[in-house]
Amino acid sequence: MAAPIPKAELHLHIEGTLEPELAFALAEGNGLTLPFASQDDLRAAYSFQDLQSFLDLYYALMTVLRTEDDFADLADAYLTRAREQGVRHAEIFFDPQAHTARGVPVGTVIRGLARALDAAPEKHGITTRLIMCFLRDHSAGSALRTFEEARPHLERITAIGLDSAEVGNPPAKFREVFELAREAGLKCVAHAGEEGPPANVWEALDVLGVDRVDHGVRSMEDPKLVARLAADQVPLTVCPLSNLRLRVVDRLADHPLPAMLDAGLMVTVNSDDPSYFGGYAEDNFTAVREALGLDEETLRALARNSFQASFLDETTRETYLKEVDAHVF
Ligand code: HPA
Ligand SMILES: [Zn+2]
Repeated sequence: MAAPIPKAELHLHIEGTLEPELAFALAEGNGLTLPFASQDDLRAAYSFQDLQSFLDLYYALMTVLRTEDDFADLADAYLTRAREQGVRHAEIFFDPQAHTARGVPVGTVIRGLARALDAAPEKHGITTRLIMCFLRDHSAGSALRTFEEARPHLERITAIGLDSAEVGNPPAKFREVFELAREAGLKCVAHAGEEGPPANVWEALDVLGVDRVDHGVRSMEDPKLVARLAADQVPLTVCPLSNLRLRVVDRLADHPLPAMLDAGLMVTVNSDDPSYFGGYAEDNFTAVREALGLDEETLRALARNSFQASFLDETTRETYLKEVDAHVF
């Protein structure tokens, strides 16, 4: 098999990389019992109706993450798989409130993740950034308190994000914490237009001032929004296998990715929660190539976009872009 094309992963929830094998090992190490008899039993629960049915399992399973070592092990396991899939740079989301709500301090989470990420250039040949996400189905006050708890660790954080249940929790609810983050010199991203309407994408752009939109696929329902996203070349971190598993699309062949590319949008392809959605970065590239008939130059353009849309410094970005251009399929 040819080597996978070099790429950046820009939409990846580290808690969504928790594979059943590691979940059971961490449960045992922490003296916890999972409500599943076996790894196969757990995998059988990976059949989702929508975003919420996935989130219920996602939050339940991540309770096995307790110690700094657990977070380091989780990130190291992801980086090992990512490298096999051609990932050269990963901008990694984590959900601090999902851990602090269980009594795990934010410092434990960040120190554990940072330990694995610091070793990644040498150990895995991958550069990384960390993106701290707020849970939009929690209050704006909770996001503000979490931001203040994380303040001593902000040198480890590149950006803030917004995730969890989109419908009923529009971006504007979080205006204040996004203002604080920008004042602190952080970049801003937000999930919008996954299950929620195009109005959420407008709000993410105009109220939160995001640098990228995560998902954004429902933007295609609003021609004015498409024109805006194209004119400003706002990056969209699209996650095809996630969209399939969470029933944002019925079949991969119906995915709007080709229409998004035709509209001149700055689209990237990512894996979201690969343990749950059936594929890591290259698996998503392969799935769209097969289902949508994308040719090699389109795949190369998607790989180029992933570095263009990243928060990398210019020198490193150029180095990676040369690797993409030199790739032989
Ligand atoms: O796909 C997602 N959407 C919203 N929140 C999430 N948290 C993890 N994955 C997701
Ligand atoms: Zn996501």
